Amino acid sequence: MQDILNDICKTITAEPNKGKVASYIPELACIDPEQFGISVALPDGQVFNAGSAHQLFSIQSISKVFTLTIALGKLGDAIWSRVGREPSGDPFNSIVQLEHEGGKPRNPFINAGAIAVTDAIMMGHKPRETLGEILQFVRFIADDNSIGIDEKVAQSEKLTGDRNASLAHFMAAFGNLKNPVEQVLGTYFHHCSISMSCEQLAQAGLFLVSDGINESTGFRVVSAQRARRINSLMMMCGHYDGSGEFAYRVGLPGKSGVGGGILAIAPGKASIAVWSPGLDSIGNSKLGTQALELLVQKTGWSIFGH
Ligand SMILES: NC(=O)CC[C@H](N)C(=O)O
Repeated sequence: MQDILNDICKTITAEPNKGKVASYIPELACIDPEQFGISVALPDGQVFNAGSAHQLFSIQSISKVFTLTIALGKLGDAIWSRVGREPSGDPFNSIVQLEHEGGKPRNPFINAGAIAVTDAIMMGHKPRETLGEILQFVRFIADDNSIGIDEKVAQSEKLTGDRNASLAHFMAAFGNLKNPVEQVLGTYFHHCSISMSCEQLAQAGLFLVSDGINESTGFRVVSAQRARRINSLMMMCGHYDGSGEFAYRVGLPGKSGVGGGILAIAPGKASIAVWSPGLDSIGNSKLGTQALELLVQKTGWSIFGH
């Protein structure tokens, strides 16, 4: 495995076209696109790293997997009255479907869906309490208490957050937001601004590899049925309107973020995190996707076979 990761790292770092770093969040616009990290965590506790696997980066929309998991724990199937389970076929920050579909976002991974999920898990609590809960959950699944939030990124998102504010107000107008818009957005921006390394992220994904149990710590996080369902949502919706392309090229449940990270799950085999800040036109990590494509070619880990 170490040789495979070293090879991938060599190929990826030699790629001349790195994609474009997200510029709509000013704090992310100044990240060096030359960086690359990959980490593979196995259920038996082994972890393999290559490149800048210990460098912290903004996990952005990858946090939506964790907030969905918390929401399912708190509300169970009731969450599905607030948000759907279908791919959107539209960009992550699109507003058009919301009007046609009565303020119910297509899925929990587009921005509108994640904002509704954030509202649902607040359940009348203060943003600080909800954020504490999210952070505690992420630290628990990654088995790492050092994980924190980058306040500068959160403030930067808030400053340029008109689009997310529009989505939130639009949903509020349909009655699909229960807490004050400002508070929901503040909580959303902060969980998107959690900083993690590839290694921490790969560890955090382990519960989705082994039917809901993080085998390296021995803790059950969710039921087997819930883990399977979260994986299916990541497969169908985790890369927005690029989810079909990701399934075609990589064939794993995956969740991307505009910080350039991707968490991918090979059920029964491994949790994988990659990071390359340059994005493709859809907002998914360009070289991160390429690295995962190489990894499944070399390991046969795609859920669709070799
Ligand atoms: N795709 C993403 O990672 C988007 C998340 C980002 N925080 C936003 O709201 O725009």
